[in-house]
Amino acid sequence: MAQQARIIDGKAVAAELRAGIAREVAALKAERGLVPGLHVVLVGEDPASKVYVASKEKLAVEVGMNSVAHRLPADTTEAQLLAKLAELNADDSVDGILVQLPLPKHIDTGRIIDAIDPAKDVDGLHPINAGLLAGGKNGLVPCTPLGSMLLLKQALPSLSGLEAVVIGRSELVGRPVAQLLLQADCTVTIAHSRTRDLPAVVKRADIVIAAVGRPRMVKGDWIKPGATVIDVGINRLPDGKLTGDVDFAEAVEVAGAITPVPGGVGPMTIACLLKNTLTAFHARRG
Ligand SMILES: NC(=O)C1=CN([C@@H]2O[C@H](COP(=O)(O)OP(=O)(O)OC[C@H]3O[C@@H](n4cnc5c(N)ncnc54)[C@H](OP(=O)(O)O)[C@@H]3O)[C@@H](O)[C@H]2O)C=CC1
Ligand SMILES: Nc1nc(=O)c2c([nH]1)NC[C@@H]1CN(c3ccc(C(=O)N[C@@H](CCC(=O)O)C(=O)O)cc3)C=[N+]21
Repeated sequence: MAQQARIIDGKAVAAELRAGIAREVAALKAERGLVPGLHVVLVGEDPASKVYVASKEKLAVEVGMNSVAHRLPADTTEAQLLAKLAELNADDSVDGILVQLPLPKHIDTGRIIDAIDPAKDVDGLHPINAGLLAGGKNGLVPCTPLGSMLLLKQALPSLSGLEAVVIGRSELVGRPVAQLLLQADCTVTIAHSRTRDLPAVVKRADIVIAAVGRPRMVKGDWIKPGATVIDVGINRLPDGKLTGDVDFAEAVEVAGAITPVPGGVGPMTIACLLKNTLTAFHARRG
């Protein structure tokens, strides 16, 4: 039986990261009487979004932050949402603003993201933050890409010169994580739905980041023996079971290290949201 892949424990790494954040927030409160504020805006009743917003709210309170969830009805107009954002932008006690995606169809997502103060954009989606990242400069980085890189560094001491293949090119995951891999001196390939012979492309990779949204799409024989696999996918099967974009049972026999779903990138996304809120706090309030 081949050596099984090391399971990268996102739950444990996320808990460690949150513990460090809690210590830092406690010190801020004790020494400066200040508390970082994270505001999450949810429009409508999307069940998955309600779960994520609830866990973001719970974990932000757990680390001692001021955490407010603004739950707006599905028929909220774009103007009403813009007004809410203007209010949060102007409120000095608000350090981080996240608008849970996806938004209802009648609202223009781009216009909403553009309306968030880039200094409070803890999702890192604002064009200014995306532009800073593309230029290799410091800005707020999207949470899932940040969490994926932290897990990657758990498995690989150095990424320099390694071949990385990112499957998916979304603004939330694929594109930003490709930028972070480039900054870590990987040779980066970004694959997508038009890529020809995807298995052959993935086979070249020392590092595979799967961010597609198709359950168990990446098969074991697509993976180079010993490669590190970061599975960002969160797919709910008809029976309610959660599975990633990678066929975990097959991949674990071939990969050198792999993240599980659940228990991998997901918890890191929330921990990095809290980390981004602290980063925004310090950038804004010293
Ligand atoms: N764990 C976490 O915290 C998070 C998990 N996710 C999960 O990650 C996954 C991706 O999310 P997100 O990036 O927002 O997804 P999007 O739906 O925005 O993007 C999907 C990407 O996958 C590509 N794609 C679709 N089908 C194929 C295919 N057959 N072969 C190769 N590429 C394909 C698309 O290509 P094209 O551009 O050509 O259409 C697109 O670039 C989802 O499962 C989502 O739930 C997302 C955010 C956070
Ligand atoms: N503006 C915005 N920013 C986001 O970062 C964002 C978003 N919108 N929309 C939806 C996606 C998805 N997302 C997840 C967060 C946590 C888990 C998570 O904690 N998952 C647990 C399982 C939770 C469960 O059991 O359902 C795990 O993977 O272990 C998953 C997915 C953030 N997203």
